[in-house]
Amino acid sequence: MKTFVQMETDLRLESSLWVNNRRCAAVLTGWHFKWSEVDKKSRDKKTVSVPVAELVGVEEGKVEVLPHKTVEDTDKDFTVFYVKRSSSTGSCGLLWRLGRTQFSCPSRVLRDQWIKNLRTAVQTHTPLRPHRLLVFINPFGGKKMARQIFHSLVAPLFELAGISSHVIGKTEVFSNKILKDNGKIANCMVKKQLFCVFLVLLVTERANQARDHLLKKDLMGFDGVVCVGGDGMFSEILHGVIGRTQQEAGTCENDPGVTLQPCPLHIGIIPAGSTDCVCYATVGVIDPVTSALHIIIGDSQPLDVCSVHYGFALVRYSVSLLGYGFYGDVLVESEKHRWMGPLRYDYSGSMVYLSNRSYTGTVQYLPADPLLSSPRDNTRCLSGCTVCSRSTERLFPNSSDSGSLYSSYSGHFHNDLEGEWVTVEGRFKCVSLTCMSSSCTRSPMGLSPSAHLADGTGDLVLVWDTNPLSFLRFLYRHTSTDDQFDLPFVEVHRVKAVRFSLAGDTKEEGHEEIRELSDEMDIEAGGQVRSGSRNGSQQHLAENATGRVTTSEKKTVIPFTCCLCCKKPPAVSVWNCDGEILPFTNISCRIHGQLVRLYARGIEDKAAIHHCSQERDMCNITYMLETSLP
Ligand SMILES: CCCCCCCCCCCCC/C=C/[C@@H](O)[C@H](COP(=O)(O)O)NC(=O)CCCCC
Ligand SMILES: Nc1ncnc2c1ncn2[C@@H]1O[C@H](COP(=O)(O)OP(=O)(O)O)[C@@H](O)[C@H]1O
Ligand SMILES: [Ca+2]
Repeated sequence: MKTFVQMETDLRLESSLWVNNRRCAAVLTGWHFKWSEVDKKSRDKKTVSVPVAELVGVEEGKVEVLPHKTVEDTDKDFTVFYVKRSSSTGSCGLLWRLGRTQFSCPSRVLRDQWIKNLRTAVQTHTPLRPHRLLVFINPFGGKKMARQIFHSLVAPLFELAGISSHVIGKTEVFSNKILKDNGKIANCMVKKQLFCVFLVLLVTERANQARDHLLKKDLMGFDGVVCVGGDGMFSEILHGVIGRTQQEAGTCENDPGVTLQPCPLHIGIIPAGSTDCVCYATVGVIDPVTSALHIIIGDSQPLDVCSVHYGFALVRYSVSLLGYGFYGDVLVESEKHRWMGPLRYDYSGSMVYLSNRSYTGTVQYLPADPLLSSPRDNTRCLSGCTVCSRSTERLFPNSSDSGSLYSSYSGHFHNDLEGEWVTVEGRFKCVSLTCMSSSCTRSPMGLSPSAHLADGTGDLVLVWDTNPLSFLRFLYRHTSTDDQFDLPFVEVHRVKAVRFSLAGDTKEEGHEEIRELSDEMDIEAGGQVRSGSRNGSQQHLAENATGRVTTSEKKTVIPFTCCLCCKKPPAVSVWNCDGEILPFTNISCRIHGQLVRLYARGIEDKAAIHHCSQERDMCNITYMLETSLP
């Protein structure tokens, strides 16, 4: 505490500064940088207040970044770059843009003092700002725009924040410079800038290359991994980061009862895929600039992860949608139409809906504590969510704050598998499990609108067999704000773990490939994976458990042969696990609270921001909402 007071005093700076030839009173406290015009009538007076945590860069001279970076190197001026917000139409969150203000000082000495204090304030108050990043770009995701998105929208921002780049793999153009592969991390710091960040960039040439890199290569010194792509690409990174962490901790991921080690590497997502659900549900908008700014300032959002097991073998991890029935069928159908890009889901969704299928199964679930929260409490998990904060205290009782999360996890998951299992059996249109709301542009409120990003639970949605019109009503409610659970054939439960098995004596028809796969895996009667190292078995599974037809190395495992026009519908569906087809039907799942951290902060509350703008001098939102975007 004493240190903090000391820093506050050291950093505080107050003086007159000129903005556009108008005199302003400027003040830097430990946490905010504020300025307001002094000669204006008081009723018109506007204070701009930027949290230190949201400063992007401080540079000498008069600096412009649009359309190209230019610097007028005057010795009494400095330019401040910061996060500026704007309401976006059609999204639940706020767009972030780069704000920029040029200040003039009466003397060079004062200018240098401002620059020094602002930079020190940032370094002091934003410990999670990344210094070394590893970036993976999937050139084939979504509309195949990932490279352009990175180079035109993200790279200039990273460069402004002092990021230098190095390329591994193919030669890559970065910021108008051709950089050659030399096998080392570029070791140049950009002087005069606020942050010195090293960026290693890899444009993938095959599926799972990013995951394999994370599992095997030297990651020493990196703070985070950034993926430019969709949910499938994020899933690769997720598997690499979790797998590597468990490998280093000596934890066996195959054991469904094991406590997994939280991952120290942060993950950033630059959205460039088809659904981009993880980005939408954690940021509130699909916007590469917004996501890049969250990465630059080192935001940190914990995220629950669901591990999916087949017996005593890990199959995959999931964060958004683990869906059997409708969503599994949509995925199988959509893979045949990948050439359509993101539209494949709309087309396949309609086709599968028309095929009017339902499936029998037995679902068992372990309810979460109903006193903590409910999937029907009409709340939203927003930035600074109290339910998630309380979960941090519960999941990591020995850590004083979330920043020291990874150094102390002795109490982690101490009782998360206690309780009584509930069993339901019947015929379902779909069975879905999601660790978060899973909102996306198709469904702005998501599969479960009140689900939490980091509360250590998932929401299980059971949609019983019903007539086509009622099911359409349910699907339609995903796209609106109407309560999708207020239907007699739908139920939702907040859970810690789930098991699914085919009901009664239903055979896994058409599952020859799956049986072969199980044989290859050498699963004993007792459930142990006998052969192969921990990594070997997990990688083996991961490589075979995926069914995307686009990937070069993956075997396509689509476990039913029936096409949509067949008269006899299949008795068994498949699991859609964050966009990957699972080769097993009888699975068990467990939610691991706050297993990974993203460079995000959850969806910002638009209502609070409106309130803020009325307060006028409360925060930089005032400025943002009154200033048009560049
Ligand atoms: C007949 C029209 C039905 C409209 C229903 C809308 C419901 C949408 C809910 C979507 C939940 C999305 C959860 C996220 C899933 C992604 O992980 C997965 C893979 O994404 P990507 O890697 O970007 O390709 N996406 C899907 O499985 C798409 C499901 C779309 C269902 C219509
Ligand atoms: N170079 C590559 N070639 C083929 N597939 C790739 C490549 N890089 C990544 N992938 C795979 O492509 C799949 C889809 O990627 P993603 O970025 O999620 O796009 P989309 O959202 O359109 O599905 C992911 O499962 C990922 O493993
Ligand atoms: Ca959750």
